[in-house]
Amino acid sequence: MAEQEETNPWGSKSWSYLSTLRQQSPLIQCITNLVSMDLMANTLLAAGASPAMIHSILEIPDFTPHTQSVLINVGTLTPEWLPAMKAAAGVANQFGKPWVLDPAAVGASGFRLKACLELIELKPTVIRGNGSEIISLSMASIGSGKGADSLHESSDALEAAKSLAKSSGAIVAISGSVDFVTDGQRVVGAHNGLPMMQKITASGCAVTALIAAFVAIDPTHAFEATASAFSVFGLAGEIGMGSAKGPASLRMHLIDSLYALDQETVLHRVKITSFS
Ligand SMILES: Nc1ncnc2c1ncn2[C@@H]1O[C@H](COP(=O)(O)OP(=O)(O)O)[C@@H](O)[C@H]1O
Ligand SMILES: Cc1ncsc1CCOP(=O)(O)O
Ligand SMILES: [Mg+2]
Repeated sequence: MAEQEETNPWGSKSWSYLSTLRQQSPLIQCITNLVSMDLMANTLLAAGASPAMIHSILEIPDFTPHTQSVLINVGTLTPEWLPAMKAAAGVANQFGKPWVLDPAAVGASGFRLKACLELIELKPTVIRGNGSEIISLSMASIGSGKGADSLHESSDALEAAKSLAKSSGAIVAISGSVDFVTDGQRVVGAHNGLPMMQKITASGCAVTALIAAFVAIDPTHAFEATASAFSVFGLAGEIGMGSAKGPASLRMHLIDSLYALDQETVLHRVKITSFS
């Protein structure tokens, strides 16, 4: 697959998403796993969004209509949570709000796979997983990952992602050394980030939430919003690593760097290329 370098229109696009996010501070409802809640909420706050970890089915009719987007992550799924996830996706659809699915550890069990396939029937705007998760979803089969971690490179999942995008109508995003985004036809890769980010639990969950926030800014351009969110998060990691000693301090410095990202840095250091 040939890679085409672009002179960086993505830098200004990414800055536009981030600066608008800071101005508008959209409300993002997160129905997410128990591991990720803290990092996810702090990532969204540092980026400028307003997170709310509200997941009771009793609250969805009142609350979800007031959100700008919804994030659904199945990382610690139980049968009790699934109806709330489906209800929130349904309300988001009813009110014309985007919603984003993170199929965390989808290959772990038939229960989780079936739940994710049912959620995909409810038309997520974006699906973001690691390589193994996207392969599991696309093949509708379990066993391809290692719990929440990937056994695949993101590039291994590219054809699976295209196929999933075509069958679901969602933008499909694969995280990894290169973060790929596809609508089934177009493919771009975001190159920012560093391997140490895999050593922070819920970093994948956090970037999916950032995608939900960027998509809230411009729901009609979910492809561009997704690629931009990947790059901005990766760039915050790169800058944070300059002050970090390991995963724990990287977690802290990544959040600080996301909060402090300025226009010049985003314009010059975002690296997104087209693959065709
Ligand atoms: N090898 C790598 N090089 C650079 N960045 C990476 C690498 N692996 C993962 N990342 C980044 O780490 C974050 C989490 O991705 P990943 O570990 O693939 O998700 P998950 O936690 O869902 O498995 C993403 O922002 C991704 O870009
Ligand atoms: C460790 C773990 N177990 C179930 S969900 C979860 C968090 C995984 O988060 P991420 O996939 O973003 O690292
Ligand atoms: Mg991870």
